[in-house]
Amino acid sequence: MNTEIFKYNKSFKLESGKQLPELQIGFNTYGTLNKNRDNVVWVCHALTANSDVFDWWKGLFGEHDHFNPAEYFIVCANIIGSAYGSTNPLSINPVTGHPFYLAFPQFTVRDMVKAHQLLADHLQIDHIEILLGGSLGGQQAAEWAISEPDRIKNLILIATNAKHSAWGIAFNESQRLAISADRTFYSNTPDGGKKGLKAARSIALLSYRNYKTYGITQQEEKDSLVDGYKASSYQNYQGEKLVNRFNAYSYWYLSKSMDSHNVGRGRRGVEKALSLIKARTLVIGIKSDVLFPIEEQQYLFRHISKSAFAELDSFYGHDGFLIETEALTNIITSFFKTDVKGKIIELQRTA
Ligand SMILES: CC(=O)SCCNC(=O)CCNC(=O)[C@H](O)C(C)(C)COP(=O)(O)OP(=O)(O)OC[C@H]1O[C@@H](n2cnc3c(N)ncnc32)[C@H](O)[C@@H]1OP(=O)(O)O
Ligand SMILES: N[C@@H](CCO)C(=O)O
Repeated sequence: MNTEIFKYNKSFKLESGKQLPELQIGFNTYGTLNKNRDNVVWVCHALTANSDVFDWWKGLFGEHDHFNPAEYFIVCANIIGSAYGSTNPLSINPVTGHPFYLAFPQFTVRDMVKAHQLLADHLQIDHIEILLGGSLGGQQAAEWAISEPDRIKNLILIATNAKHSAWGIAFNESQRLAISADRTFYSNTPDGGKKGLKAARSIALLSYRNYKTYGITQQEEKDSLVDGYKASSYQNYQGEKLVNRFNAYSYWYLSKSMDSHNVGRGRRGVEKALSLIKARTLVIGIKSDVLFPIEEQQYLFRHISKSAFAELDSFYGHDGFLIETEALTNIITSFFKTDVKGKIIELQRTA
């Protein structure tokens, strides 16, 4: 992964009023900015992904995909708190000379966006042709389109919401309970909380998939079985897989930032905030998503003025936004063929 680093050597003020003494953002770019500077596609990534969108969103992003570097200048930046190149709880606090760990200041989705706005300034990107993201990525994209309505021309919000739900917060809290039940989390060491993180990912998976997904992929054929089920092994495997590439401290802070997502905070409410979006917007909801139910995307569609809505019929549930790249390509292609200048068009179900 060819991640570049942007260093902002001043202190970075967070929404809470606390400061990060300095800020580093890891980012990837693909393709070239054209002469008119109007071919920028900016991707906001979700909870545990990274800035290498060609790696985790293959089929939508790639040499031969809809978003390809021959046509677009594609930018994806790692979010604050995540350990794929950006300042995070394992970074060295320049004030103490030691890693932050649990002394990392809590940040919000707005802080993630503010950091990426600094990167866009640094890259001299005044105009983003298409801003998109799913889940926590969509929460960032919505925030950005509200805070800088003139910078964003087209917006694609997938499997996301305007304000994190009580249900979503409860899932996140249960995951944090699992992490904090692992007392090594308080050891402030790089491996602290790993067992807890494994359990947390296993809980999270239940919200990223659904009853039917498990019923088909993890169903036992033998009636004689009384232990050692496939579904158990799958939960363990998925937990281990995350533990091998992530850390409990980043996960803890990122899940808290997701809890605090509310585009209406300080803006006289969610509806007022959404009405500030000027971008031509495509909202995509996944029918089987139990974490960000489709009603949340229908709400976004109703309150963003120049918007279209599409429903994706995925077997995977919430994580369908990462997997159903062919269906997403079809929806996005038809969106750019439709004229949404000032009127609302409801797209046909595309998957
Ligand atoms: C540097 C990096 O690592 S980049 C990080 C990549 N990840 C991201 O960017 C985050 C976004 N991505 C994701 O969340 C996920 O990768 C997704 C949603 C896109 C896909 O999830 P997956 O885990 O691949 O899909 P799925 O739920 O079908 O599980 C398949 C895996 O479970 C394993 N598995 C399936 N059933 C079982 C079982 N009963 N017991 C044990 N393992 C099982 C499969 O062998 C497969 O393993 P593999 O991942 O090693 O190939
Ligand atoms: N599966 C996603 C989270 C769901 O939005 C990730 O690990 O980033």
